[in-house]
Amino acid sequence: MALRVVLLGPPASGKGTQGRRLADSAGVAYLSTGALLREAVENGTPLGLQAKPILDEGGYLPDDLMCGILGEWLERHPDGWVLDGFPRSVPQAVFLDQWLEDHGQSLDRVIALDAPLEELLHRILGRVECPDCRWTGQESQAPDDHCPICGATVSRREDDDETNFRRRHAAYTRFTVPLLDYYQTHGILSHLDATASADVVSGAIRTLFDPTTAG
Ligand SMILES: Nc1ncnc2c1ncn2[C@@H]1O[C@H](COP(=O)(O)OP(=O)(O)O)[C@@H](O)[C@H]1O
Repeated sequence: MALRVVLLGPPASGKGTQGRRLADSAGVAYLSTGALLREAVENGTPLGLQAKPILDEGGYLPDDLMCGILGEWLERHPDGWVLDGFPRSVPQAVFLDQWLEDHGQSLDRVIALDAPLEELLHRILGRVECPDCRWTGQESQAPDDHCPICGATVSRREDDDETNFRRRHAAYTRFTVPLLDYYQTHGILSHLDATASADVVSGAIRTLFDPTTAG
């Protein structure tokens, strides 16, 4: 089935971990817009040069730019996806709805991963990312700094310091939290407690798509 899911949640709420797991189990594509931008920065592409100062400051890229990137990506992935990091604002959500309507597609579910700021800050300070496969997790999950998925050497993200995290969290509150109301009114939003372990959250997500438990 061509599952189409959007994950919402503040920085370090587990969107990357859960997004990959859900995409793998459903056999659909996974996109992290943050990982896409960090790769562009590392490769020094024109997009990366534009994104770098914004990522360094913990702000959001312009909606028009992100909608252009997404439009191209969605064209290449007609058979379903899990989106982590898009939409991140109401204009981006309006763009996505219009794009889906124009292409005869629809969104199955929006999952909001909820966690308090203190828990997120704690996670951010112990978080590492793989430069090759973009796996993200805690340092304790990467023995001897090796990625558990591909074995490359992991490192902290440049933007994972407390000041940058607090700015990203503020941007999330200002631009992304209004999306919760937007999707609530569309009747496709599910809130999950993201303070539980990754496996418990994955189980809760599976339950959302399990026809035997669907009400
Ligand atoms: N849809 C988007 N619109 C604007 N900026 C974005 C978008 N997606 C990613 N970004 C930029 O990439 C950064 C990193 O995103 P991400 O990896 O999802 O990190 P996190 O969720 O941990 O903050 C964001 O803080 C923002 O600057």
